Amino acid sequence: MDDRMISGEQQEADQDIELSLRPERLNQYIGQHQVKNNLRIFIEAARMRNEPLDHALLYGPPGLGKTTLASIIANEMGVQFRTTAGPAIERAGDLAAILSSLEPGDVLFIDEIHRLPRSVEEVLYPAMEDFCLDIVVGNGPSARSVRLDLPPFTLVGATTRAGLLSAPLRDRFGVHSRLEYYETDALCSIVERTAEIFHVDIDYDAAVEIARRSRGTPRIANRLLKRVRDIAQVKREDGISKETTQEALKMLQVDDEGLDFIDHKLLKGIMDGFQGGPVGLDTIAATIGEESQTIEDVYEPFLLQIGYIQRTPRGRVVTPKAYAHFNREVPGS
Ligand SMILES: Nc1ncnc2c1ncn2[C@@H]1O[C@H](COP(=O)(O)OP(=O)(O)OP(=O)(O)O)[C@@H](O)[C@H]1O
Ligand SMILES: [Mg+2]
Repeated sequence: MDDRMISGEQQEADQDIELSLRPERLNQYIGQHQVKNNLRIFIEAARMRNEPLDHALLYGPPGLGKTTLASIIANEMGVQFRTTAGPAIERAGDLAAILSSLEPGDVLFIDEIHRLPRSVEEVLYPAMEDFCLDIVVGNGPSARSVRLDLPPFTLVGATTRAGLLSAPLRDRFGVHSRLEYYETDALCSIVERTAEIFHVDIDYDAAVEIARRSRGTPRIANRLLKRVRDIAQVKREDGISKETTQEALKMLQVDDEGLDFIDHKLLKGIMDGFQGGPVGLDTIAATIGEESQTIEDVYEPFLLQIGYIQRTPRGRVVTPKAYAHFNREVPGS
């Protein structure tokens, strides 16, 4: 996929900067109150019992803070944070090696856990349930299964698509936390916090403007702030003003609602080509030259969230609200 300014997905340029921006404790993690409150209680209870936290599954769209939250869990529990990702674990043996190197209480984070191969997943079941590994030694008639004990640990899994997880895996997580798109207030605090880390002054109005157009996503808010900061700097301004922010966002082709040219292409594609729908996902994908999967995972969730698109049994429909955004009349009205 191209480096779209307002994609929630991580891009290469985000990597280093994100590490420095990552809050380390639960009380620095802005927003997501429900998730935070639950975790705070579970963590406290586990600590009181001197046990590892239950396995936790974090799910939600890209860039909402799953990886961040996982590392916060380790910090709050006062244990090591070990990280890997579904696609990186190809064979059962790879996972067995990781598991047997854990120390008691460690948090093992598996990103994109829906992409674990099935054979690997099966190794996880007894590991999660009974903290043991069943491995087969020898082969042919002399092969036998040996059970190895593992130290108790906490598995934290992250996925953008909880629906793709197999039921047995999903059921083995005691804690299920769904991250929601952030409110403008919370994003505004995130922008202000990031500006402070960057040592740059930002007017409150400007922070609100960035927050409003960040599609409820901290990663996008931080990325937009970086670009806006560049432009303010080139203009030799001391801080970031609302005017500069608006100008910068216009240059970046991010509209009032945080939509970019791909969203426009998608919405206009349905309005112009199919009278607003309903139209099937694959047909839309073919019309605008994007993959169905990408539309479904990356572009569409936010458009659904703000009520610009609806999913119906017969396909996607563009809503009157979206027509209003483009100053268009709803066909047949
Ligand atoms: N609640 C929050 N408060 C402050 N900053 C946050 C918060 N959530 C996320 N961020 C910032 O947003 C950026 C992206 O967060 P993170 O990498 O944790 O997202 P993610 O959900 O793991 O994304 P992906 O699905 O792509 O793995 C990080 O730089 C992080 O500092
Ligand atoms: Mg992540």
